[in-house]
Amino acid sequence: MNASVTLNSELPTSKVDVTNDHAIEVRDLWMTFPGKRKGEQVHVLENVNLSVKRGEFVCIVGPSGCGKSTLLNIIGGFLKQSSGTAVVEGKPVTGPDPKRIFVFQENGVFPWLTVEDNVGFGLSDKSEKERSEIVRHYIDMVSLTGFEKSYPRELSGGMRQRVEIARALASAPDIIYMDEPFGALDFITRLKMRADLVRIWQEEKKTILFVTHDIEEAVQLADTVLVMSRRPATVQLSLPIDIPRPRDLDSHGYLAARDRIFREMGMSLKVGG
Ligand SMILES: Nc1ncnc2c1ncn2[C@@H]1O[C@H](COP(=O)(O)OP(=O)(O)OP(=O)(O)O)[C@@H](O)[C@H]1O
Repeated sequence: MNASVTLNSELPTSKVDVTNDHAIEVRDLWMTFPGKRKGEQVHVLENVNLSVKRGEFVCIVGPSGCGKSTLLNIIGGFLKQSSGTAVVEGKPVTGPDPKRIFVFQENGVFPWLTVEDNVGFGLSDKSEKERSEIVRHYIDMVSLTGFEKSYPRELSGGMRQRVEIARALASAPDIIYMDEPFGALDFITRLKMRADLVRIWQEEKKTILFVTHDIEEAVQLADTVLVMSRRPATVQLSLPIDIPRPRDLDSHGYLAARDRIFREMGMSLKVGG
């Protein structure tokens, strides 16, 4: 995709603080929700610490209900923590920021807009020419060229997630937060989407913080996998995945990293083990 590299240099880039290479820093973060009964409290996060470098792809895994989405929502500014700090691009998080985009599992695309209007949705400040160049670029990047005039109902689930990823990228975010973005897709589509996301990330070098319950997905995608403990959850392991991409899922390094995380989570790959 040489053409996209050239065009990319003309696309808007977000201003970032280059004095610190950390995009995200979380320190001593605690989160408690009120429980169902009067006076009851649900302790979800306990003393969470993590750092994400600018341009890094970090996956968060952990047991169901441990607080992965809660952590992402605090970092994304949708929830206020009980104590501790979340600092993004050098500033404490006080609320959602349009420079940081969420991609969820559920369909986030607008059903009443075509693919090109969905992708260009956040670009009303651009000239018509700029907007159509950016839209074309990202539609091409997610392999949806030819579907510009289609409506979401005419697309498969995987294609709709591609539209959402293109829309996220088109708005030139500093950071993309992804919460189980492929969770609703079938196995084969998931594999294809993972491979495509790795390619797109290598082209764009955005900071990505990606929540998944799928350990294999995390090891395939991430520079670093953060393993959370059961609730009240903390980061119990930060595992760098130093394997070149695209990753061979039969390689020793891949299998060793995957098994290390399974063991950390107290799981065995052996049936009946
Ligand atoms: N607004 C809320 N009020 C009360 N409790 C909440 C709230 N949001 C989340 N919780 C509780 O916090 C815990 C963590 O939820 P969260 O969705 O963050 O976990 P998760 O690790 O993302 O789960 P999963 O892997 O199943 O998606 C759960 O017990 C949930 O019921």
